[in-house]
Amino acid sequence: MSRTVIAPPSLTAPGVPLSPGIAFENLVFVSGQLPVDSETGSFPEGVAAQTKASLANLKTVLEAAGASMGGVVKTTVFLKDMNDFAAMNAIYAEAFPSEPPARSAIEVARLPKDALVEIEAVAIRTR
Ligand SMILES: CC(=[NH2+])C(=O)[O-]
Repeated sequence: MSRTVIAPPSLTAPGVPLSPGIAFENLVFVSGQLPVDSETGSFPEGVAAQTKASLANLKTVLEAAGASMGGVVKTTVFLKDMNDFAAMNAIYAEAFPSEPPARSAIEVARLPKDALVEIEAVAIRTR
């Protein structure tokens, strides 16, 4: 039984000691995805755009591992400010339109690079 590092080249390299994802058997563990826009390499403005970017990066890691958003069983959403909860949920609901995964959403004092949001996930893969 061995684990596989998932590091899609299209994802901006995290530059810190983590693997974007680790696949183990039929599970994929996705590191907290910061809202780095893969085209600009920087964070977009505002929590809605940042949530969208974090989810896009999550999807990139999942797909590189042979999984999909539909295979996500659990997420954790880290917010810099719980006042952003509704704005985050509006975007998050678009990514998981039905039978969304189990989730925890928590406010934290600070996120890496002063992001407004970071999202991690565990998923089941089909290949
Ligand atoms: C960037 C990140 N998620 C970490 O843990 O450093």
